[in-house]
Amino acid sequence: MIVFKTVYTRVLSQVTQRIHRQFSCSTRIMAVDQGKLKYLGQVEAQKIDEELFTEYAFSVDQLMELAGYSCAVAIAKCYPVEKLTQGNGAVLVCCGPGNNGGDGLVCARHLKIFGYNPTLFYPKKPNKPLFDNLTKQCQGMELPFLSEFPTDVEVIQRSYSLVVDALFGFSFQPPVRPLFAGVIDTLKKVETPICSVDVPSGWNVEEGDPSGLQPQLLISLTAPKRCAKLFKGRFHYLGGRFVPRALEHKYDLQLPPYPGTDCVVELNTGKFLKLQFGGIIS
Ligand SMILES: NC(=O)C1=CN([C@@H]2O[C@H](COP(=O)(O)OP(=O)(O)OC[C@H]3O[C@@H](n4cnc5c(N)ncnc54)[C@H](O)[C@@H]3O)[C@@H](O)[C@H]2O)[C@H](O)CC1
Ligand SMILES: [K+]
Repeated sequence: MIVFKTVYTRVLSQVTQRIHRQFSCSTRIMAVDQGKLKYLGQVEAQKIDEELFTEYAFSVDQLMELAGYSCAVAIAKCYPVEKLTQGNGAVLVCCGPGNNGGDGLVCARHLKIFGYNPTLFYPKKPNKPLFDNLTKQCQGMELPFLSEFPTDVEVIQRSYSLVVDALFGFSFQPPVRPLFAGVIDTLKKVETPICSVDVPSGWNVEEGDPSGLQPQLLISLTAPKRCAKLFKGRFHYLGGRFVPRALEHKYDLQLPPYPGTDCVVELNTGKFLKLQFGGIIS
């Protein structure tokens, strides 16, 4: 029995490595088991964020660029532009009033560079140079901004292949206030796949929201938040590959290894591939 198990494991391992070599871009094979990962509470996520700025001297612009870039890369892996049918790769990017919204602006800019056709909805820009600049960069790259959110679900479904949800991240405190409540209610009804940045907007960061938005792709940044345990979509990616080792150890984040030079890693939702070699396939 032991011999059989060893041979079986070895053969399976060789097959996996072979598939991996042949399809080095295959994200499914690169998925890692989420079992050991730490899921952050709201305060802990904010503390880590704060420490990156104070102890490690990063600027918000730097981390936002990396965060937004990783979101665009994860989107491109899951929804290659040539496969999108609506509006020539049209993507509606909805940005909120905080840094999650900033990630959305960066993501939109990179999606444009990757050949997508993003349109922004950004109704509440903070009066700070960072957000002024991000907005100007998008305008300079001819990304249109909607003055009003389309309330007609059909219009969204017909016009866009994807929706990026960058409304609220780890600082959100439910319930959603009026300006954004209508937007989230509409997004709950659309069938267009939704890609949520860091946290599905409107969800309690720790407890989620079973009747809330149900994204198809979630890109957790730095480390997944506790609500990500309740994510039921197709793709879960981790991005924001900027955490120093010491900080990772201090908070016992147990981050998975990122493949090669990639800025994102797919986390195994357990629904598609259940191969376990000490938890990690890389
Ligand atoms: N270390 C990292 O992982 C980094 C992550 N980044 C991204 O930043 C967000 C967190 O940003 P923060 O500005 O702290 O908060 P939010 O964007 O989540 O939202 C704050 C914003 O929302 C308003 N607000 C809060 N609750 C409500 C409500 N119920 N109704 C309406 N409005 C609400 C609040 O007033 C603020 O204006 C993180 O998730 C990542 O996406 C960084 O980009 C880089 C580092
Ligand atoms: K979000």
